Amino acid sequence: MPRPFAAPRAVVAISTDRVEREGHATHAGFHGYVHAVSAVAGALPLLLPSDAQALDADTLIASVDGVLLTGSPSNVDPARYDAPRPHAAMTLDPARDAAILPLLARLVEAGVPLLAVCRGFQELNVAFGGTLHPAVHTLPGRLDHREGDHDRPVERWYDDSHALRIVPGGRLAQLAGCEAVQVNSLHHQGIDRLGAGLRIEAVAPDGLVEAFSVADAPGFTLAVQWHPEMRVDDSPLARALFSGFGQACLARRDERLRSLSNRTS
Ligand SMILES: N[C@@H](CCC(=O)NCCCC(=O)O)C(=O)O
Repeated sequence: MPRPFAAPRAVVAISTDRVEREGHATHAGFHGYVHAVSAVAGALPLLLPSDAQALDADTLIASVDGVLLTGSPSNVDPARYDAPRPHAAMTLDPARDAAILPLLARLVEAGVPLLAVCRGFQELNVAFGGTLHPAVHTLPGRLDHREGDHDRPVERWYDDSHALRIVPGGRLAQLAGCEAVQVNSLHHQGIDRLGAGLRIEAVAPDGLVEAFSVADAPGFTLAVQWHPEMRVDDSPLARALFSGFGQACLARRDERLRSLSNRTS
């Protein structure tokens, strides 16, 4: 029996991966994102298909109260930032790139709250003109940011992996209420060049950018390289991120419903 809700909740669109299932094109996403949006952000999660023909920025801006860009084993195509593909086996998702990347600047400019996680963090950096390094662990002085031995049980993949230094005075510092914390890490790629107008919010001990926001965005924007969605049941930082995102989405919902009622009165 679904939980009764007193008022309409905010609506958050969650990005998906275009994958094949039994030979058919499928739009898929990890449950952790749905759980975090519903249970902590308090919003109604809707899945956003990775289909450029199905999506348009104007309708999203008018209809949703927030967008969550999810992680994925797939990678942003290096051609999107004029880089060569490091190896033929690199997992790509051109349908997701084509659907999501063209929307991001418009959504940010319109003040739609945006939370970007892992691949989503990398997408937002590329959408603002930044670039990625495909294999951070091969760089001198960098940590190995991958999830490690896959023999580990999957429920251990999202355990804390490295420290994080949060830059004082930013949105993440305000949400976290501290300047040092531990986070998980499940990524091969990392920021090489930070996109234009992006503000660093946190770095790893090896200096890799782990969080940023859009400096002059009218609304909530936060991009994180780690996975808070899988830790909302035990990590205060993860809960603070999704609660803050949820508050921003609620404010957007109120603004959206107000403007709708003004137009119809
Ligand atoms: N493939 C990219 C991004 C890594 C990423 O999003 N990992 C998460 C995978 C599963 C999940 O969403 O929990 C890279 O390797 O850098």
